[in-house]
Amino acid sequence: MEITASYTDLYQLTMAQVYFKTKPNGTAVFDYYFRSNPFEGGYAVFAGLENILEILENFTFSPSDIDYLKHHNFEPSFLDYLKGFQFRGTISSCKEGDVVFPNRPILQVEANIIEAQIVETVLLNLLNFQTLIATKASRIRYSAMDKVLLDMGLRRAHATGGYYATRAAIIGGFNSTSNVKAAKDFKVSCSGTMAHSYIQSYEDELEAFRDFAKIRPKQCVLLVDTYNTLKSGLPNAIIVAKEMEVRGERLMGVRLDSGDLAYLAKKARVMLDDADLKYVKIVASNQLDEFVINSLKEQKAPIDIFGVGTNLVTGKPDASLGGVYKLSELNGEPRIKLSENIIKTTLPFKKQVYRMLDESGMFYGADAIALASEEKPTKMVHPFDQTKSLALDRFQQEPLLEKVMERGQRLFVEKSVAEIAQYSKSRLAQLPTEFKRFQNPHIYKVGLSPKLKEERDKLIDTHTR
Ligand SMILES: Nc1ncnc2c1ncn2[C@@H]1O[C@H](COP(=O)(O)OP(=O)(O)OP(=O)(O)O)[C@@H](O)[C@H]1O
Ligand SMILES: O=P(O)(O)OC[C@H]1O[C@H](OP(=O)(O)OP(=O)(O)O)[C@H](O)[C@@H]1O
Ligand SMILES: O=C(O)c1cccnc1
Repeated sequence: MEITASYTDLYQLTMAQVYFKTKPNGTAVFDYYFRSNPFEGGYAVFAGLENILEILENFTFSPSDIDYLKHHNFEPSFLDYLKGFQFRGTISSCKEGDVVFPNRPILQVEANIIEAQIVETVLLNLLNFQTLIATKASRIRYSAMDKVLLDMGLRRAHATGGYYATRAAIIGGFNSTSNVKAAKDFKVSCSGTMAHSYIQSYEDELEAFRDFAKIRPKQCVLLVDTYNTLKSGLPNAIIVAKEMEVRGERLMGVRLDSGDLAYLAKKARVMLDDADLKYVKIVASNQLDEFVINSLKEQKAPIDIFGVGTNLVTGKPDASLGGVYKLSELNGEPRIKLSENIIKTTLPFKKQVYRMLDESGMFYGADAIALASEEKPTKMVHPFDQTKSLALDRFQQEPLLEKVMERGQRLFVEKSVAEIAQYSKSRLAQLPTEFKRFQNPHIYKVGLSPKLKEERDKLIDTHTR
């Protein structure tokens, strides 16, 4: 599907029409952030930025988009404006692949208010989904430790979402994918095994294995659970592996796809080792996720490669990341959205986010949000609890938001998915394990500079008086 500027919600365009009449030259700042970590975890992995920059560089309405909008009561002068529409704004963002936390800007858009409003939907659509899936992938990587992870999810993904799910999975730490189009476009490793239908298409499992091994001897992985894993699949795979040895070839692996994966993997390892096939790897699949993989590791299942589909690409059980895009400044003036739920009150003005690092370069566990116009803060305060604050002078502070697009043009050459994945790995390594554990992870502190808090509280006063 080609993404043009009609990839938006109608209300963005109806608001834009009113801005066009009332404040065509307004300059807005919007913040992208989410309010709670996915999967009740301790962090998220930010993904989707490069796709957004590429889309926004060419975000225009096609002639058929304009024809379509004629049926929605848009006046001719506004439709003429849309014909020439281009995103010419500035974007500051965290690096793609970084670990990010709730209630602090991850990305800021500064643009003409019409442009900033129209890009909201596509931006949320891509960043929310990929951030969710990259986070899930990083959790699966955490549980799998140094084992190989293969994405098998395309068939179970929400339609074309599987394309971006694969990209996010690689950023979060997967090694390879079965998804040919995504692997081709994102230049990542593509691999796979075989389906039950292939074995079923033969009268005899052994013949099925033999043909496959003869025709595709390289990286050949035989699926051994169609009839009986231990009595038929493995003995047949061992026969074929020995025949391959005679031809100077090596069977790469066997795949277990049902039953008790720990029990079967242990039995399979013994059978393979007894046949002098120590090099044959064991692949496991079947509704895996970070918790099942953790359990398999605890059971010391000798599995070398995990194939993960549904739970990865659908971001189960969360389904969605609730990232939002909120107006924080208009024409240099602060803007706020109040809420009964104090945590939902927005932060005014253009901002910078600083990460605290300890002497060893590890993340201390605190990000401070300050006004963009301020120097690095020396203290951060809790957003709502007056009794809590943290002195920041002892930390090395890293500013996280950097300008990545100016006047609609990206400022850096596009990073490859492999580079982003590498960066993500290095950032996750800087995050202490207590933030990565699955149960009751340590809470990462996000605080405000005293000046930002003062400005926010002044605005709250103004609007509640
Ligand atoms: N040793 C194990 N420890 C923990 N979980 C496991 C173990 N072995 C398998 N599982 C998981 O248990 C679940 C079993 O699901 P299910 O009952 O659908 O599988 P199955 O009946 O073996 O397979 P199928 O229905 O495909 O024939 C899967 O999520 C699987 O990954
Ligand atoms: O369980 P997931 O994590 O979603 O992983 C993908 C699943 O998709 C395939 O099954 P499917 O029944 O679709 O096809 P098959 O006949 O090749 O097993 C594969 O065998 C895995 O079991
Ligand atoms: O290559 C595989 O084994 C594979 C690919 C997609 C889905 N299930 C399995």
